[in-house]
Amino acid sequence: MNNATTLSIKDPIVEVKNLRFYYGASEALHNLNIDFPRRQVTALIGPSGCGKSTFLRCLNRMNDLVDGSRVVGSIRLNGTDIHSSAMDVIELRRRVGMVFQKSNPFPKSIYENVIYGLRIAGVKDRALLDETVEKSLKGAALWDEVKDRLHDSALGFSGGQMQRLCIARAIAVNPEVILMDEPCSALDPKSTARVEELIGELRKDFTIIIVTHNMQQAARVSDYTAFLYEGLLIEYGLTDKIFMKPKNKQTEDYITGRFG
Ligand SMILES: Nc1ncnc2c1ncn2[C@@H]1O[C@H](COP(=O)(O)OP(=O)(O)OP(=O)(O)O)[C@@H](O)[C@H]1O
Repeated sequence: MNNATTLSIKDPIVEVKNLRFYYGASEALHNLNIDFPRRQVTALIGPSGCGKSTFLRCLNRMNDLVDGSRVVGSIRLNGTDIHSSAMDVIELRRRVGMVFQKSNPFPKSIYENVIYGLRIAGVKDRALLDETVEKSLKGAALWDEVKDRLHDSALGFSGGQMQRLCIARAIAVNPEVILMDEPCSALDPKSTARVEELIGELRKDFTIIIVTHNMQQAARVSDYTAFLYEGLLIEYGLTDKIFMKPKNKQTEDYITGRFG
């Protein structure tokens, strides 16, 4: 059964059709069909090993880096197949940014961390770089804390600040979609609350797809929720519906903590 195909999203930003993903001979994702809504937060939930991270990494072709992996099916970003020759993979990763479980700031200053993507793109205009740093740090709710220390190393900050810095770096290149792979799992409750608040702000400008193990977090931050189990998309819908009235018994068992 695949409820996802029955959920119609108007003007989706990402359309996934008949997606299968293989690690060598092993099929990790089985024929996923799901459309992601624009400027909304979608949570991917499911027990460990069900394929959440694999799926997330398909969306900006991070899995291309895994030897022996193979993708079948199509993923469209604003109508263009991300595997077509029309899509440059570097440009794809600019358009579909990523924030990881463990913050990964570079051993550089805060300023250089934020504009890293622009530097790679060869941008030299100082005013534009300054403006991007301020805008991105404000967007990541970090400006007030670091504005007097922009040229200090990013490595001296707290875990929560570093994760917000990684979010600032992700938004600095103006992506269309931001993928977040358990962005709060290494953070304390206070920093988690700040990042969750930030996700609420970011959804005004960006589409966010977030993997989380934390059911309360999925319920708090997301508009839509997709439940995966053993590489299958079991149920997909509005978060309120998935949590209050899931259609599928496996979804219900998972969200009520009966397994996983
Ligand atoms: N690089 C890899 N090579 C081979 N198999 C892999 C690789 N990465 C993941 N897998 C397998 O693919 C399946 C899906 O893993 P994935 O990490 O996507 O699940 P997940 O739902 O994100 O799990 P978790 O919640 O524990 O992070 C698992 O069976 C896993 O063992």
